[in-house]
Amino acid sequence: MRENTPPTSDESENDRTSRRNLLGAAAVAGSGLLAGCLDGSSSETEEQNTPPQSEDETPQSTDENRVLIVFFSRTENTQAVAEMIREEVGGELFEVLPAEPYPVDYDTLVSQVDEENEAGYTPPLQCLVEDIGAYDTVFFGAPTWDMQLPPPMKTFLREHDLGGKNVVPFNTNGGYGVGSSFQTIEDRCPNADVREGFSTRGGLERDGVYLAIKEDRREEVRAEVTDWLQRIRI
Ligand SMILES: Cc1cc2nc3c(=O)[nH]c(=O)nc-3n(C[C@H](O)[C@H](O)[C@H](O)COP(=O)(O)O)c2cc1C
Repeated sequence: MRENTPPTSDESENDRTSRRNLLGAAAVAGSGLLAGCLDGSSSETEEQNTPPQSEDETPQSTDENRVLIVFFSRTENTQAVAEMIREEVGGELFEVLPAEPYPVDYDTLVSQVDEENEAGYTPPLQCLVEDIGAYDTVFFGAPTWDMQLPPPMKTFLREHDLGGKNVVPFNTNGGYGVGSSFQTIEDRCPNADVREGFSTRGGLERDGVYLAIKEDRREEVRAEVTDWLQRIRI
């Protein structure tokens, strides 16, 4: 298969839907999300939702260290960690969304991701960060997919120059670790200062476990995140 030719798939358009539909929940409303992709190729950065910082204690990143928290998340475990980071260090959240949503059906998704990885295909994104140069520190979070960085996050790294920035990886996974994800980030950000990453167990969709970072587990992970952030001094 030619590089960047979308693998074909049998399912109908109706079978494809967004992560929010998968979970039946509005996920990121009110989370200070930096969004605004109006077409497939460019982005306008705008505050789409009302950020919570006026009402809560969310710290604001200072002018000297502007923080962007980029994440990709299907079942909201990685998103939960992204939100914790924001609560601790401030900054803006940016959710990576493929222009064409991935299939809801898990087995169909796994086959598609396999094909994409085999082909080196990196799907176009709904939007890009318009002014990546404005940020000094970029947290970069994804679930492990196929023991790798999910294809849309590879697209993000190709489309944005993170050179000269602090890049801080984070990950959730189904219990098998980060695989090659963190190494891929290092390899594809040769001019960045890639910091010690954070990884924790999230869900395991294969076994019907979707959002696992909730309730008591959420508090456990919050403590892990706090320790990690103190250790890396961001
Ligand atoms: C397509 C797919 C592939 C996955 N591959 C792996 C894997 O190789 N290793 C692993 O530990 N977990 C794997 N998982 C589980 C996810 O990494 C885990 O559920 C993660 O917490 C999901 O994060 P999210 O809720 O932010 O989407 C996979 C999940 C999906 C949907």
